[in-house]
Amino acid sequence: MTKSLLTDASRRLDRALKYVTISEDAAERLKAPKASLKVSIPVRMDDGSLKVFEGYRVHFDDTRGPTKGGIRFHPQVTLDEVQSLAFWMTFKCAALNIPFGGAKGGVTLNPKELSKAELERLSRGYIDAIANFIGPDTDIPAPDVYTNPMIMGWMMDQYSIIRQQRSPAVITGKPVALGGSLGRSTATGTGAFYVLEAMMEHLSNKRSGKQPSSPKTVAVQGFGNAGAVVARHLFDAGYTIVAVSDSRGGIYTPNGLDIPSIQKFKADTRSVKAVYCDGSVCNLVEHEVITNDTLLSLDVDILIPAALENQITAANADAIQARYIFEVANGPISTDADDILEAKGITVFPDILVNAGGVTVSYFEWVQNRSGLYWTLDEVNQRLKKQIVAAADTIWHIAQTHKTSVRTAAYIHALNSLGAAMDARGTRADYVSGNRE
Ligand SMILES: NC(=O)C1=CN([C@@H]2O[C@H](COP(=O)(O)OP(=O)(O)OC[C@H]3O[C@@H](n4cnc5c(N)ncnc54)[C@H](OP(=O)(O)O)[C@@H]3O)[C@@H](O)[C@H]2O)C=CC1
Ligand SMILES: O=C(O)CCC(=O)C(=O)O
Repeated sequence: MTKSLLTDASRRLDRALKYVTISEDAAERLKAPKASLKVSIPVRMDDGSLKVFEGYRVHFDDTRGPTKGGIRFHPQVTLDEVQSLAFWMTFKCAALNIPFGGAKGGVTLNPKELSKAELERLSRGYIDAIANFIGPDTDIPAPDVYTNPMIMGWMMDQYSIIRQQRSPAVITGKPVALGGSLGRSTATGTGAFYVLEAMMEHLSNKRSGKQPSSPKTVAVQGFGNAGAVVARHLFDAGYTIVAVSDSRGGIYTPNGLDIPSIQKFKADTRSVKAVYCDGSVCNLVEHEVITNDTLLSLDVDILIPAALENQITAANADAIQARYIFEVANGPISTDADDILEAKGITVFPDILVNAGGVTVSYFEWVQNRSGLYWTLDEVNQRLKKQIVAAADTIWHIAQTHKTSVRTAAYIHALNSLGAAMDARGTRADYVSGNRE
């Protein structure tokens, strides 16, 4: 039987609980989602037929504020996956000191098989189904895998129609023309780059003169909103990106790929695998076509999984050769694999810190929508850098003080904040529904 993703995710919590003094009641409440909604979404297809899609929205915990988290459109979406993603959002917002709880949503489908009109009907139908479960003060969705600003725009519009009131703050990651924040579309990759640079500085301060110089070679799995942007930042900063991939496989060259050309090629052809490339249009250097499995096990300094969960498990962890892994995807490494990687001396920088740039700028978007004052791109990026580097520094110091993995340190940091909020509100353990005096 395959292990539940949420059960595995909770093991990270158990490890961190040993280092914090939060009440048993508070810890118990963090083991299961507060509410899970499952909906059916009927959609009229272009050929006149009706298809019913399954969707979910999960609120994991709202102690620290309204719940927050993206919406995923993907064929592998399940309730267990959405609950795990909502669990991670709870700890991510706490680790970044963002005044939100954790949520996530998803619809089980392959959006690449729908026309634009079908996708719009599906997106509006999903909002019809979850409208009473979301709101600017209760639960605020955003984009995730295979959703984008256009879809967020349709969703915001549908919610505003239902409420008969313009409601930009109900959803973030909107097009800028509809109140979206400058910098949100690149925030996840940009935030990951800020964390990586901060951690490289900590590592180099720790290194003695005899140890190898700064890491330079990088492999990136997933070339979407998150992966392509972090690859581009690293390329611009002088790192050698030896491999990238998408759902159809990857490309590799020890000399380093030209990331701007690949971004262009990917936009034109939807693939990073350039089978044909006219030199005047696209300057790809000679490369080898590789599988995603091969990419993960390349001998590189830095590996960046930026696609889906469970890419590195007990089945392939032994084959991983990277020195450092930065989790831009949510949940790309299982807990068993964590232990194998640690024993091999590989340092993992966890998702709830590394990919938190997205939700940080989503928070900024919500603040801008509510205040009606809009910030420049520079202001957004400066605030993002300040907030995410502060979290990275704190987490690094916790890891050094307690001699834990960076992941456990991130959970300790988040738990301190969650525990304080829960204790301040009261755990409500003695209140049982229907049992009022
Ligand atoms: N968007 C955001 O703001 C945030 C995203 N994240 C996380 O980052 C990860 C990526 O999300 P995002 O970039 O937004 O999503 P996108 O939809 O923009 O891109 C996903 C990328 O992953 C690739 N991919 C899909 N399946 C596989 C696979 N089996 N093997 C290799 N590559 C695959 C896709 O390939 P193809 O292009 O061929 O379809 C695409 O390049 C997710 O884990 C997400 O939860 C985390 C925080 C915020
Ligand atoms: O931007 C947001 O609100 C959420 C982003 C997200 O889904 C994530 O961080 O995994």
